[in-house]
Amino acid sequence: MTALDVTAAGKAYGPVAALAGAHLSVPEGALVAVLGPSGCGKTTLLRCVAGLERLDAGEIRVAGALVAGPRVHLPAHRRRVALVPQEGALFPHLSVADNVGYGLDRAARRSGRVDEVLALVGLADHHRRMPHQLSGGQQQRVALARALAPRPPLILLDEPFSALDAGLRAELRQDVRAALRADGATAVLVTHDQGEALSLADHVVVMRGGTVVQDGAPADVYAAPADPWVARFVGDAMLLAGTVTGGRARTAAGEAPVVGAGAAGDPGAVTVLVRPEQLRLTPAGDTAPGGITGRVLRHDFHGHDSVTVVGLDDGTRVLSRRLNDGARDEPGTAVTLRIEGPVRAWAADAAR
Ligand SMILES: Nc1ncnc2c1ncn2[C@@H]1O[C@H](COP(=O)(O)OP(=O)(O)OP(=O)(O)O)[C@@H](O)[C@H]1O
Repeated sequence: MTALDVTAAGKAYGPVAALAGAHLSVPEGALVAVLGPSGCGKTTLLRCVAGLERLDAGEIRVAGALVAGPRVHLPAHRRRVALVPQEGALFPHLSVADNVGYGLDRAARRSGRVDEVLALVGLADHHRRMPHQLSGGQQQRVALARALAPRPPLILLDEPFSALDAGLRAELRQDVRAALRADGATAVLVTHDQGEALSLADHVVVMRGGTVVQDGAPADVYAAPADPWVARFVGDAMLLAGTVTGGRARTAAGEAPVVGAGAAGDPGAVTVLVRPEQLRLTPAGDTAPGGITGRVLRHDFHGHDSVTVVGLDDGTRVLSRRLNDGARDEPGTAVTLRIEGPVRAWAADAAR
């Protein structure tokens, strides 16, 4: 069964179409990330699912039950959907245990469920604390425990890590994922952070302009983006002008086999996607066939990896990413580059 089905959802605020026919399907037990730039309608979608906004068109089903549709608008408290907001979800005058047990009936409170979910989020010893005695990360853990406690068919997470600093965010992400998994929960996470979406979710749903433009496993969305816009939004992307003949793309940075729609297309002008980790650099003078020469413009050290910016003879700038091996590519050094593995391509006039 699906935990959530959103069909052709529409919602306008005056002249602004925040949702313009959005579709979304979330299988039971999945963690789905809704990813998109600011203003694409993510929060509106979440608020419509939660019952905080009324749909203008389309319908929403939670665990098969119609909660929003033509002439149907179930109030939020009758939807069996839990919402974890960005911050400030806890009742300040209630202890951690009372916050978590708030929505539970007496039998459930006595069953040990509060202890169980607090243990799941790593706060087994914090029952008696008050919210102001907790760090921001701990408060978000309690908010998640409270959402999990009544075992709702669906949990919505609205950028739940955005108020935290980077180190804490990374740790909390993985703990939240583990807690959701351990409890068999189904969740939809809204984020504009592509790293967060790719590392956390089973499915990534990419939104643009109030609609869903792609839905798939993180690796598939990254490797086979629906269009150049998605390619750029999900990861670093070089979009190079090229031509395709015989299933191979030729670009200023070298040539490579083409996969996907572009592979079967007529010969002609294309836009080619090359990810920086696909561009291999070797020292200048490498005479193996297919090498393109360039000159190092910059070397950016990122700790676990580094990115070298290379200028080609025709003025094109390309990026090459590799794991750090301690070596530095000094600016001005001549290098040979090659594209490794297949690339995606779109007809140049269709590329955005
Ligand atoms: N209450 C409102 N009144 C008027 N316009 C609104 C309202 N809420 C959202 N909008 C508009 O609807 C569009 C979608 O907004 P929404 O908040 O859903 O986007 P978002 O993808 O969640 O963005 P962000 O990541 O910045 O939160 C935007 O153009 C926004 O300005």
